Amino acid sequence: MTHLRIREVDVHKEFLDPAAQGQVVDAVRKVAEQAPFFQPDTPYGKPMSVRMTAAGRFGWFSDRCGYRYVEQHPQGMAWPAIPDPVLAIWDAVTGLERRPECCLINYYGSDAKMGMHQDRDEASFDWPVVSVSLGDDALFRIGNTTRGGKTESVWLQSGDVVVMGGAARLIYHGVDRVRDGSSTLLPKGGRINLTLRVVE
Ligand SMILES: O=C(O)CCC(=O)C(=O)O
Ligand SMILES: [Fe+2]
Repeated sequence: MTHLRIREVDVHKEFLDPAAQGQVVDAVRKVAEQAPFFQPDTPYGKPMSVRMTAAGRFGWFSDRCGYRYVEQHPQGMAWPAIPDPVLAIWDAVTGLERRPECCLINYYGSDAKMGMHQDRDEASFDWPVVSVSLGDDALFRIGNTTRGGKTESVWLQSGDVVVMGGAARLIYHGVDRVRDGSSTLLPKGGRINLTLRVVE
């Protein structure tokens, strides 16, 4: 396990060993059986390339009305609980008493990406956002706390955990691309990213 700090963003390389990664993937699969992946629309009306679901009291949702947290899956059910192995990652990496109320689950196929954005739909920015990468490698871009300017990129690999807190909490970030076939963790390929968020 090595640790990088890129513009106040903490990148814990190889935080999860392969066995732990498998345990989290099994837990994510159970969540997705209860709360199937869906493809949200951006507020501009274009579908996102990433497919999503969530666990916890809140899930993140987007459509023409904007971005927001919602207490129900688009099909009407409550989101499943955040799995214990996922909460254990939050505990280990943050050491906080407070726990996240949302685990957003993003699935990236080989053509998916995520544009530069801030995570700013939460009530408070005092809590970190913790991100867990599983499956194929992703080129993660880190910018500034305002849009534009110079950026730095890092390849995130399966088992890496990123923490955006403190001065990095409102930093712009995105995923430029996923390296198809770079991991064998997910039988059908692609990448899963979990982001843990304190919402209220
Ligand atoms: O997939 C990633 O590594 C980042 C995901 C992200 O930024 C988000 O869901 O807000
Ligand atoms: Fe984000």
